[in-house]
Amino acid sequence: MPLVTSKEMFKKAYEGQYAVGAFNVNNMEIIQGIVDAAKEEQAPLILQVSAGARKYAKHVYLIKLVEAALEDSGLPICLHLDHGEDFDICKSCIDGGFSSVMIDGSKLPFEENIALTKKVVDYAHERNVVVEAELGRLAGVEDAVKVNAKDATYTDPDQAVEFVERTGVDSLAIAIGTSHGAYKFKGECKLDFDRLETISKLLPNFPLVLHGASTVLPEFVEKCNNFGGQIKGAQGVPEDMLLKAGKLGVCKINIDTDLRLAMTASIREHLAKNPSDFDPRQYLKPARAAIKSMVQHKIRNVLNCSGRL
Ligand SMILES: O=C(CO)COP(=O)(O)O
Ligand SMILES: O=C[C@H](O)COP(=O)(O)O
Ligand SMILES: [Zn+2]
Ligand SMILES: [Zn+2]
Repeated sequence: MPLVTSKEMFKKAYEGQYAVGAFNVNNMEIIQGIVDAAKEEQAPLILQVSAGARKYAKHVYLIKLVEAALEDSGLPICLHLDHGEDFDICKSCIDGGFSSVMIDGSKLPFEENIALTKKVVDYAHERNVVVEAELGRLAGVEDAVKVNAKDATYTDPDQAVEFVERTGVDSLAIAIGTSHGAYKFKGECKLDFDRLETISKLLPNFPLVLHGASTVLPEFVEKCNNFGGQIKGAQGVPEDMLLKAGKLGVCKINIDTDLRLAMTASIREHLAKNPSDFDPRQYLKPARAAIKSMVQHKIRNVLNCSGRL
């Protein structure tokens, strides 16, 4: 089974009012845990790679691991660049075998974001690769850079329409109050669903993307803290809000932090309970299993995309 784009996945998701999970991958165990979950659930799947992941693991290793996942699972998988910050990284991923890229010009002025996105779209579409762009700016940590809440801006609905028309982009990440990382809200989580509904109505049949969508599952935060971690005041997006977003035109939901927490909680627990272990397989095996079961939970109960292959 070769890589697929997200085009068909998003069409079905839009019509079925559910979302496809886009999970960030950095190494073999993370990829295996996610892919095994998707296979068991017969769910559509996007694996995404950030600039930081490419730096950590190298493009070629990630590509080969995903090729192995395709062969081993037989699943159709979309391989996506997450938060590409310039034309060069998008070109490198398009030329290097990805089926989807994100050009994130969200920190640029509107016209510059349009020009950059259009350039990537033209290059990608000629090569049958799809493109996600971003309009509006999320707070939180992105590629080790912290965007403060005061610099975050919500997506303007009219600008979103103009942006999509002028760039020909395939999907659009919007800002409605989510943020990257484990510390999304102080107090109650508030998302601007009115804004989402307005954008969705103005862009019928067009797939929207929600970044910063981890729930920061309390069981993993507690486990980290119980076994020597210090993750205090972490809070994410409640699951019912994500389900609601899936019914309002959001076809792709990005999850990274919940993978990190599931893996770290499991490793901390294992090493605390088995202090004499030193073979990485002893703690990476349960960590991979923890990722698998967390992703199955997302697919069934949060994304609502189980059995949607
Ligand atoms: O948006 C993300 C990747 O692009 C991940 O968001 P989280 O930090 O909420 O997992
Ligand atoms: O958007 C951010 C993702 O969680 C990727 O994070 P990273 O850039 O640290 O790999
Ligand atoms: Zn961004
Ligand atoms: Zn993101």
